[in-house]
Amino acid sequence: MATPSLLVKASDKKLALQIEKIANNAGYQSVELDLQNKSDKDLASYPTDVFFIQINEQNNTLLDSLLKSHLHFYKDFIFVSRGEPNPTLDELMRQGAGYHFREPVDIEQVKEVLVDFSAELTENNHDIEKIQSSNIDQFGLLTGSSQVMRKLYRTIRRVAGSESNVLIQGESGVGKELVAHTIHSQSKRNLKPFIAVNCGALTPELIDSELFGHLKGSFTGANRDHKGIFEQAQGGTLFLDEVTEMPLEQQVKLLRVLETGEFRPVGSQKVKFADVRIVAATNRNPIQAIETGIFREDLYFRLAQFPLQVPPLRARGNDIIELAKHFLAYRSSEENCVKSITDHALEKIASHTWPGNVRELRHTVERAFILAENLIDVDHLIFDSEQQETENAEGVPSGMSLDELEKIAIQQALEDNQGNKTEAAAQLGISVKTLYNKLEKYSAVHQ
Ligand SMILES: Nc1ncnc2c1ncn2[C@@H]1O[C@H](COP(=O)(O)OP(=O)(O)OP(=O)(O)O)[C@@H](O)[C@H]1O
Repeated sequence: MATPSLLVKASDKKLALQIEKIANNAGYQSVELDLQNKSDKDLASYPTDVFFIQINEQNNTLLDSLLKSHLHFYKDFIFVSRGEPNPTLDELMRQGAGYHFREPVDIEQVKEVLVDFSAELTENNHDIEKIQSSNIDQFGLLTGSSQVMRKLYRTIRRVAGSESNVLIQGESGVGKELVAHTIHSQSKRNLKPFIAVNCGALTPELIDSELFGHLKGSFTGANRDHKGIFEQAQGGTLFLDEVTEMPLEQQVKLLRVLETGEFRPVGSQKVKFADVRIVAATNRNPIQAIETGIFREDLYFRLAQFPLQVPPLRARGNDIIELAKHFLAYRSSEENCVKSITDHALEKIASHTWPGNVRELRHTVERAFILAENLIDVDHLIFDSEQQETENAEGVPSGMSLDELEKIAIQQALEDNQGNKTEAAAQLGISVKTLYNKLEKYSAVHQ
């Protein structure tokens, strides 16, 4: 069973030797002192699990290289410095790189952290061995065994225990909502509600009422009192998805609630107190959103007390294949009908770039499951991007039978409506009964 490795880069020889001794006693498999003074580039791609770095004038550019390399999403860092303000180091800390100790270093504290890292990484390595031959790891609602996902799990564990607001950033379909839900379920608010709202989908006229609630009669159509999401999430976690898409006027109001904890339902004079933890998400780069003027900087700083980056699927290595098998296994057990997949199909899945990330992967596997009789092969794989292109170009994919097209249309309608058959049937322009008959015909009853 592999144990973790540590690279020590410290100009203070005595400190470096102390760290080496502690790490050897804490079960690190290899402890290397950077005596050659590796270049920033070499360090930023160095294959070690944990870095111990003493910051001084000589290695100031190293922090920029580390930040740019995104290595801190995968690896753990312990920095020590004399405590002069350093914005790059602050940014690395904000993004969950690890620990920063001021000099003179309290060696006992560093020891604790090294021991913690070692225990966590050893435990995780043990899981990898077990999982690779059988299943994929799960953490909370998330699935994945790759280094990047393990690093994310550790960060989630750390942040879940705090009360900080969190801003999750990541491409579309990477699992930001699952991350938010996992933070909630691992926090001490887990017995209280988790309320998710898509800020981009709120209608401008109703957004105040959605956020803060309203009293009966406060506007035309307000036939009864309505609790807003702040009240619904009381004591729990409020997940604001696509937060950068919220109109600026409401961003100001949201900021006020975050600052004062107070809000007022539409039509009410009574101020209420919001006891909610905010976890927000965006698939935009928030700094760019600020620069283009659609996202308020002050709100960003309030929300991003703890920024968290969810890696794209293409950075998750073998997880792509394992997730595909995982979704297939789930689908097979839901449908009570086991279907297999060829190596060629798996290779095609592994080499696709997945612009739509895990969501696209799941859709592709589920579509293939419906299309294949028993064995999923390359021809059954329709990627979201290709489907979009074909639909745009010709209206229908070429070489498909009407039955196959019908299956895809049904599957798509069910996905669009989160499995709700009444709404899926309405979208398809058929009765619910006909939909059931067709589902039965294709033995693809959607749960
Ligand atoms: N690590 C994961 N393990 C299992 N399923 C996942 C994982 N990540 C994402 N998914 C699945 O992918 C889909 C998208 O997940 P989610 O809605 O959390 O992504 P998102 O980043 O919030 O998307 P969007 O950018 O559209 O808001 C869901 O069906 C979810 O179940």
